[in-house]
Amino acid sequence: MRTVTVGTRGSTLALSQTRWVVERLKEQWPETEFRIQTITTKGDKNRASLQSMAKAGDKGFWIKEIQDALLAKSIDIAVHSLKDLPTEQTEGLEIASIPKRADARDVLVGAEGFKSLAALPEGARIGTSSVRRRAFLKAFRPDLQVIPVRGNIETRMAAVATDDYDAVILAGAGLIRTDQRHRADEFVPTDILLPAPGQGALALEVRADDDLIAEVAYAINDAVTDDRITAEREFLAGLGAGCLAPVGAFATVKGDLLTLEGWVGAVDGSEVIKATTSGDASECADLGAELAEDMLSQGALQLIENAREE
Ligand SMILES: NCc1[nH]cc(CCC(=O)O)c1CC(=O)O
Repeated sequence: MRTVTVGTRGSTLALSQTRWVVERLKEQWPETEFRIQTITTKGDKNRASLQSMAKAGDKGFWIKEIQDALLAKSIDIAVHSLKDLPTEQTEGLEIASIPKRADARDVLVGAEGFKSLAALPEGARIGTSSVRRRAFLKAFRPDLQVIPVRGNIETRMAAVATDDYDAVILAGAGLIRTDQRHRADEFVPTDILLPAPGQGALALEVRADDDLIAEVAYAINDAVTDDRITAEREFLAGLGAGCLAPVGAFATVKGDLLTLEGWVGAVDGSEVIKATTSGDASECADLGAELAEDMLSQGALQLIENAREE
């Protein structure tokens, strides 16, 4: 078969996870040639204004240019962090494959003496720019100071070495996929910080009419991850929310039983609505939609709208 071009952003994390994907694809398709092409996105160019772009409804700032390259056929497969991918599918494209998820939990990386969330001293300064992490952190420990920190993994880890932060919170998968798991001081339990929908998972996106490429990508699909992610994303879509909302979702599967937990928080931590549902994993999409409805009836929409206005 012809050479398959795999497109991704150029950050250390994006490249590491794309190399991981290409290794898995090569195991399945040893005769096929794969090459990696990096693409700069609006999010890479203009990190400071992420929240303002989100407000303008511009959800695809990490992925638009990559999707354009797919449609223009300059790449064949796009590798995205699933949590950055809007829940609405882009016309002409489809997610062909969701490989096995890494650990979905957030991690704490702390300075000396700041090594676990529960043990942080009163008033500790925690770096994160995620409204989800802010909301849940403040709900857990109102005394904590949550301070914005922007940038890629390297920049955010470096913040811990400065005097401005005592610790930062990151997606554990980002450290795992860049061979830095050892730098995580704590994998934060999901009963303190519920992960973002899709956190730790990747999506392989292809042109909807390219069956051959879809087959290549699907060879590394992981059925259990696929069910978990489907439930989490249907929940997010059902709330009408995106990746910048104060929303957590975490699905687990035991045998055929899928359990989905959802949280929606007030940004100041004054309130967190929590709900759980479970059922047959084959009903993953319905379970997500039902949980969203349940939480909307408990007032989740107001919390999401309040966060948008912040
Ligand atoms: N929003 C940026 C982003 N998108 C995906 C990851 C990490 C890897 C993943 O969740 O798959 C990160 C960084 C972070 O949240 O710390």
